[in-house]
Amino acid sequence: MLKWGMDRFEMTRDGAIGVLKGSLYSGLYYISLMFPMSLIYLFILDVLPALKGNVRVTFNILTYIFIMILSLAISGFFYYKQYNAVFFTIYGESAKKRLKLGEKLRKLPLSFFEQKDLSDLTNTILSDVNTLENLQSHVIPGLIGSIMCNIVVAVMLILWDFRMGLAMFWVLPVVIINTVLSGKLQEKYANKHFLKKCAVADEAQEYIEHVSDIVAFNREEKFFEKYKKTVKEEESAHQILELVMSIFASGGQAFLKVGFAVTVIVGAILFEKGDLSLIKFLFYIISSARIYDPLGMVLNSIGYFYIIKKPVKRMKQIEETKEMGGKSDFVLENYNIVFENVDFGYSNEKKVLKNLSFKAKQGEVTALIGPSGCGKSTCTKLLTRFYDPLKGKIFIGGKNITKINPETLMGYISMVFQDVILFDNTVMENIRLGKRNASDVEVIKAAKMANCHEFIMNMTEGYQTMLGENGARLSGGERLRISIARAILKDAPILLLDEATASLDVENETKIQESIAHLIKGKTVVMIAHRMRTVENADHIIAIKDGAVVEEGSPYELLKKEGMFYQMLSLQKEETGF
Ligand SMILES: Nc1ncnc2c1ncn2[C@@H]1O[C@H](COP(=O)(O)OP(=O)(O)OP(=O)(O)O)[C@@H](O)[C@H]1O
Repeated sequence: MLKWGMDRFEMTRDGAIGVLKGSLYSGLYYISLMFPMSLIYLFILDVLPALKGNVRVTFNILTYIFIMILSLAISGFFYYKQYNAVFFTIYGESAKKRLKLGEKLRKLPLSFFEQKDLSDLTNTILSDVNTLENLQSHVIPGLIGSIMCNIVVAVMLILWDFRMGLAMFWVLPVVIINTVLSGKLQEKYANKHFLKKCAVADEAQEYIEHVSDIVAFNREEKFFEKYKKTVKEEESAHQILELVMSIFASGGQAFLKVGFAVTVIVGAILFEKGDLSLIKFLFYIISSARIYDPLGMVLNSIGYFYIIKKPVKRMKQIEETKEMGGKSDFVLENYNIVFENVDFGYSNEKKVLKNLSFKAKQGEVTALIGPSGCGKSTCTKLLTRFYDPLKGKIFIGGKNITKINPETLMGYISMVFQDVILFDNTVMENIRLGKRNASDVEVIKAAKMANCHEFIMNMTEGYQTMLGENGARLSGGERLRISIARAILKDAPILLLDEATASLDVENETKIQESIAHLIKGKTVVMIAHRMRTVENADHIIAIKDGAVVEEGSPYELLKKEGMFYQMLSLQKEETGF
């Protein structure tokens, strides 16, 4: 039972024990709510002689008060216990689940994120965990508790008078069958609504991310038309789901009401025949009015069981995705990089790298050149273990990188790419990202070497200036120099460089070239090159076409060969006049 609950509702062992305990206390709490019935029973006993004849009624008020206080105390005690067991455990459980999912996401290969979008993952961590939390805290303990209470009370009342007991409780199996049979239908509409909800989140996220492009291209109206349509579809999917759920919930409630009516009719017939005492008759009527309440309340939220199926599946999918393995304790002989017969594709249909082999030596600048889409960036993604090769091996310092833990591997690599990610924090902290425990003096030194110091000092609060979301206040060249400062601070032995100066003005380009010169000293540099002019200073060139190496050598050797490099260089010289 514990294992089943853990698996089905994504709970830890402690969480499942908490819910089980809470359910037990919840059952005891519901049973304790029946205690005031004894007051009614007492009252009937007291007034019955008066109903039969002209007898004066005497009440023992103290007994009534005592029973009342005792009932309240017992109910209060069990309520407190169930609250403690369920809510504290489950809220802790949700926090743990969010952390666990976050921790897991950190270790997953990048390929996982390419199949999912950001809003989908955010929904899983926030909204799905919330839905699960509601189910675990509000529905499961209440349901188990009310079933427990009904079973105990049913057994007692059937034993006391099985005819009246059956009249009261025949509805329970019918309500359970109604709920189970409606499950598939409720699940179907819950899934439909879930997909629409995800679509709304996707589009809202897309809009927020690309608002400037959408406005720049005058697409707001078009975008909003589409968004409005998706929101409308979500709204009607939600309405249909609520309708289906309430039809079955109120169906269940209606059956419970029929149970009450049947108890009255059966009791009246038996009483009329003289087979049932008045006191029993009244007691069963009053009990049946009360006993269904907890179950009725749970029926209203039973739909959660169906709503939760899809989110639980999504969480499991994240948790069961294989992490990238590898050790963190190893020795690298040097920082030479070797690609050995590497095959790779983002999908099964298309291979991007085909039997690709090359070497990038320590202390040298190795430039990857080739037409757009030939696989240059893919090489760097494999080198950083965003993906692993399908075939072949990649070595750093004689070590196959698939045997190195990706986080540890990243400790040896700095990257300076065009799309620099900046955080909504101070300039100082954004640069410090390169080396967690760097002092302010070290950060400023790196910033000076990366030609950042001057523009940072021109900002209102210097290094303490907040950069805004994704560094919205900085120009392209400034962002790039911050990224170079980070890499200088990190001082990793391997540097992956996207020849990022292509889109910059002359002043920015000169400053960036100077900063890069600081950065690459003595490192193994792999540079993705777009402009052949900058490649002329590289030590070694690897020319790639359709995912395979077509020629390699020093710039001088390749120029003499008059192959691909020569042709690309001539073409660019013709186009740009350099
Ligand atoms: N995440 C991805 N999913 C699917 N295909 C991808 C992905 N990234 C790249 N590709 C495809 O892989 C091929 C190689 O892409 P890659 O980015 O490595 O080329 P590139 O040589 O760096 O190109 P460019 O010079 O234009 O940046 C291209 O056909 C590209 O469309």
